[in-house]
Amino acid sequence: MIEISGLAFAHPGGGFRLDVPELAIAPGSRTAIVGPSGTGKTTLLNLVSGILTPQAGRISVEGENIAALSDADRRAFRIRRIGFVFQSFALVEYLSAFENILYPYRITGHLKLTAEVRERARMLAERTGLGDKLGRKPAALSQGEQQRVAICRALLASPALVLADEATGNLDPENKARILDLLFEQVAAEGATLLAVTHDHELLPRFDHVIDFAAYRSTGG
Ligand SMILES: Nc1ncnc2c1ncn2[C@@H]1O[C@H](COP(=O)(O)OP(=O)(O)OP(=O)(O)O)[C@@H](O)[C@H]1O
Repeated sequence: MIEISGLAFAHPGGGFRLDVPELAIAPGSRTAIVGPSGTGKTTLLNLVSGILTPQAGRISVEGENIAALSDADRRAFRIRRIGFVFQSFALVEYLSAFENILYPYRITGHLKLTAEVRERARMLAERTGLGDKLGRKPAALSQGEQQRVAICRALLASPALVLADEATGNLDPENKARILDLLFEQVAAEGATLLAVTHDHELLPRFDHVIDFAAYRSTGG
């Protein structure tokens, strides 16, 4: 599903450099990424999703070298094939929870908003306990509720690859288990692949693989 080779990335401002010589993530697998703060875990998810592009190397997702695609093609690929739960949620403040879940369908011609999609959005919201809060704007939702809106949005288009950056970080134990169940069920039902950054070591036994990210850091680049 994901094959990385010779990846080198540095932020334009300098100071931080990420080198990943080889990394392979099997289709349908559930992989957790752990590692100290600032080691580049979010940077890797941004590279895999094509939000960032590397200075060198190959990042193949479903056989497509996304590092070599044009900006427009990379964006289209991301919208169609990847669901991303951002650490900061990235919700649109003037839209309701329901409209936020549907947002990817609003901003692109690559996805078609149908009655079935709306129904699926409602189903995901029900399953994450948001059913009675769909009319609220993000400011009127708790952090954990905003997190759940972000998760519903990421899963709505049945992505082949789900990237989750601290997806359970703001949740209480009950909701944490519920969200993880949903993420795992989703990837199992769709045959999707899950790559999740987490600081929550209690959750690690639920994953097939754990990557410790400290190994990929190099400084001074
Ligand atoms: N836009 C940017 N410009 C320059 N440096 C950046 C930028 N964004 C992040 N960095 C730096 O890159 C490094 C890696 O950041 P990243 O967010 O990938 O770490 P992380 O492992 O996900 O951390 P955390 O666990 O705290 O979320 C950090 O040192 C950070 O300060």
